[in-house]
Amino acid sequence: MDLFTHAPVTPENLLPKDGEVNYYGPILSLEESDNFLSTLLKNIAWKPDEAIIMGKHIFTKRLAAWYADLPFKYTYSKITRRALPWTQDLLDLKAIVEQVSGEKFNSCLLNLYHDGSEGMAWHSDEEKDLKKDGAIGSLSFGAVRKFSFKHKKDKQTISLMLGHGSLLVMKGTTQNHWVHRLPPSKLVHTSRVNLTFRRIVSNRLDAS
Ligand SMILES: O=C(O)CCC(=O)C(=O)O
Ligand SMILES: [Fe+2]
Repeated sequence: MDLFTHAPVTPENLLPKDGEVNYYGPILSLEESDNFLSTLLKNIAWKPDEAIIMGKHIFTKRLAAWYADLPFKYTYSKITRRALPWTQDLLDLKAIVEQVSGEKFNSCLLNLYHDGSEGMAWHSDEEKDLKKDGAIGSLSFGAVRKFSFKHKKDKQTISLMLGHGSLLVMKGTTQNHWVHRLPPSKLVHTSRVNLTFRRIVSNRLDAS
């Protein structure tokens, strides 16, 4: 057996400082990626995302969903959500992402962007319910979209394209020092589904 074939290889860090972001590129075949895209579109309990912004209750065109090991509560943008139990697709994808990244996850936030008019504004994923400095595994299906990081202090920006069936891992102090976004694009006319596998801290779990 060729020892090197199975050696885990972590791609180089895309960030020049203050965190670690690794882009693995496609980790599934085109056929597997196409199949996951169509079953996720069908089987996930997609709903508009909600936020309270300056006292106003906002609903997004982008759809979202939240799955986890237990019916955890998870709060962001002042809205508390309750996780749904894993689907078989999500368990299969979680196992693949865990194997490739060498990390463990207990939850997944999904987003569906119908076309390039929908995106996600600058933010970092450091809500109090998330494990501090925990890894986030971001798996993308469908339309290829640009994804950007911006340093919170010096505003240095790093961008890359996230392909169909690709994995991006953010870890270490990335969320402390960088914000990220999915910019809108007039050039994209097809849907994209993104899954961010995360780790919710167990002593903050509330399954009641
Ligand atoms: O759609 C993406 O690639 C990123 C989504 C994201 O940043 C998030 O869910 O926190
Ligand atoms: Fe994010």
